[in-house]
Amino acid sequence: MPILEVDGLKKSFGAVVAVDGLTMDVEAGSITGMIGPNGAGKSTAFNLITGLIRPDGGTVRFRDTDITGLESYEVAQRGIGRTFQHARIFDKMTVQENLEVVPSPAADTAAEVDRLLSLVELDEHRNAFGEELSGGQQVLLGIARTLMLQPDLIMLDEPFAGVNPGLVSDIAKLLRQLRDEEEATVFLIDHEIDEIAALCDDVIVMAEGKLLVRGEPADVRTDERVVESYLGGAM
Ligand SMILES: Nc1ncnc2c1ncn2[C@@H]1O[C@H](COP(=O)(O)OP(=O)(O)OP(=O)(O)O)[C@@H](O)[C@H]1O
Repeated sequence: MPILEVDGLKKSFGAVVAVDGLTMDVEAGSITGMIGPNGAGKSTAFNLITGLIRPDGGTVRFRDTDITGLESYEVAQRGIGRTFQHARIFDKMTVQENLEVVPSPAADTAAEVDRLLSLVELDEHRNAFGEELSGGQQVLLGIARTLMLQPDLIMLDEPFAGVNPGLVSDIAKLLRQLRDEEEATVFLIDHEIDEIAALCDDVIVMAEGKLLVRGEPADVRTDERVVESYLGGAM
């Protein structure tokens, strides 16, 4: 059953058509990856789904409810959390404070902070300032901040970008835990087809603002149209 359904989504910036009739869905309980060449419209699609920008056309449905054009805080309240390409954390606050300032619906906020610090394995760093963390640890903190909102769908924009290989596997492990133990659905943008193939149940390939190919990683990797995009060196 899809948790997220996008139909005919469109967005132009002046003469640039960034998203050009995107139709796709994300299966509940999956880890779904979105890949595509630079400028394919991936981040714009994320921004449209999460209410950062308004579409020119098309619809977004979340858990069978139309959420097209809602403000981003309303989208978050409905249960969609997201992270950004550059982790949005407070440099001058401690790791713990970074979580405490998120308006969480959890009944016991302090307990939820402890639980999430342990989940992302940052409990030892709880008193460190945001700016003292490595890039990968900042990504984990950004994910934990999003999890404070208790989303059913978590959308991550390039969570592995600039992260060292050790932490890449920690982040991948965390995303699997969210799917397997917290019944969350994970939808992420990535550039690395190998990374995405190892992690995802479903892969959506975007090109020129549209869905090019969608399927299981093994099928997508060998799809001629995808191979062509890669040989083009664009991804
Ligand atoms: N705010 C904006 N103003 C003008 N043009 C924009 C804006 N945002 C995106 N674009 C353009 O829309 C197109 C799609 O960009 P987008 O960032 O969504 O692609 P992407 O697939 O996420 O690329 P990347 O992998 O490089 O992040 C690009 O041509 C980009 O320059």
